[in-house]
Amino acid sequence: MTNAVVLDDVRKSYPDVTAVDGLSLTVPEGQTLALLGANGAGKSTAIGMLLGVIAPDSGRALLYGRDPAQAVQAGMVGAMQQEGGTPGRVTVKELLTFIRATYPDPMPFADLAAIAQVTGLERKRVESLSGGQRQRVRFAMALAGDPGLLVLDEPTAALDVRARREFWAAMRRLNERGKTILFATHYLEEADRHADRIVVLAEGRIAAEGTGADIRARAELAAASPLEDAFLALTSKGEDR
Ligand SMILES: Nc1ncnc2c1ncn2[C@@H]1O[C@H](COP(=O)(O)OP(=O)(O)OP(=O)(O)O)[C@@H](O)[C@H]1O
Repeated sequence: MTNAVVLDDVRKSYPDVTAVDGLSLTVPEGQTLALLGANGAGKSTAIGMLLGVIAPDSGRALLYGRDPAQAVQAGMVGAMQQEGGTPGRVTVKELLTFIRATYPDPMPFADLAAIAQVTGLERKRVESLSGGQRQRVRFAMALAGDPGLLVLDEPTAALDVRARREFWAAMRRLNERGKTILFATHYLEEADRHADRIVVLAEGRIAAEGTGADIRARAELAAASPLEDAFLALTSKGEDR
């Protein structure tokens, strides 16, 4: 089976901090992987490296066996980064039509609008949308090329309860169509319910990985305990551990 993502001992330091400290991670095609970690744990930096946006100091990232920038350019990867902007004055329809046209085999517009929940917003200018609506447009931008791999940094952060539920239903359908999904979240129950595998980062390294049950066991907690308890135990610093 092909691996959609390989991170091989990647490291990235900034003057004040080592953001990612020797991270190795392989995501096989078709898997849904959740990346958890406290603020500053290195999730966005790891995602930036796997998308080819941040150059690692050492180690390497491969997407489908290729250089990440090449895989992104070929439309194999759709990404939604945390601070991704959206152009303001165009309508949703104009924006998504333009983005679809840049890919060799884009997702049909109606499918895209339905999956990303932007149906009914097509004629609105992007600048007039609410934060959650804009987030759905950003999700549609990530999906436009019908990529095999979706990389989503906190995809549900601004979504209301209904939009969040519909987002996960859409992700399930995409996963059933064989897509590989890697998402970072602070909502632990989302990871527990929707990911095949969870990776917990702490200080740029993997603190635990596996299913929700594996993570609880690693923290020596009962199977019925909240994942949040395991998360806090595994990511607490120094004397707490
Ligand atoms: N461009 C940068 N310059 C300097 N330091 C940075 C830069 N980007 C990230 N860092 C630092 O690297 C560490 C990891 O940051 P990163 O954004 O990867 O964490 P995160 O897990 O995504 O956090 P959050 O949950 O808050 O989004 C933090 O200490 C952060 O301050």
